[in-house]
Amino acid sequence: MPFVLEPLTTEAFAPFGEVIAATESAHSFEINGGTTERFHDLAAVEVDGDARGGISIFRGQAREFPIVIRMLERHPKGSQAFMPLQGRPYLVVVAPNGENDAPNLSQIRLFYATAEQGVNYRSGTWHHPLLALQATSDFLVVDRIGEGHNCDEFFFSDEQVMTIEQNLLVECDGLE
Ligand SMILES: NC(=O)N[C@@H](O)C(=O)O
Ligand code: NI
Repeated sequence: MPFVLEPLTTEAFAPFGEVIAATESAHSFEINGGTTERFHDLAAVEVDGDARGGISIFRGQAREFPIVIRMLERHPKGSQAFMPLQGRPYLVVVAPNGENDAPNLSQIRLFYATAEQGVNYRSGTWHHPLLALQATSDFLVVDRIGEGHNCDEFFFSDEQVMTIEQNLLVECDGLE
């Protein structure tokens, strides 16, 4: 089953987490004497037990097309948020959990994230590791810092492996 490239919207991404974006529909209010607009509480940082939230920067290398998707991962103990820092789009691949506590690959989704959109993967959301595009790109990352295992990986069988072709994005560029 080939990928269908979807625009990243709050509604479409809701089963997987939140979209982090300063949009008209986001809840915002003026602070700092009216000099700043706060786009408030756009996503929930989830951590377990004694763990804490941490802020990191991921410097992702641009993926070469065709991009081969041969695994997904999830973080059962905490959320993970990515916010692009350098004005470039990126790709988001997610899937709902399925039987045997594995991703349901028949429901795998591919989203095109603009440079103005971040994503926050809810705890346990199956997702592909960072898929930067065009050039090496920095992302601000907020996720769980703590002890213990927090990264389940699921590797696809040969038959399940999927590819993302560049022409898919050509159709999508208008989404920016
Ligand atoms: N492993 C790691 O910290 N990165 C992944 O979780 C990812 O989603 O990119
Ligand atoms: Ni991750």
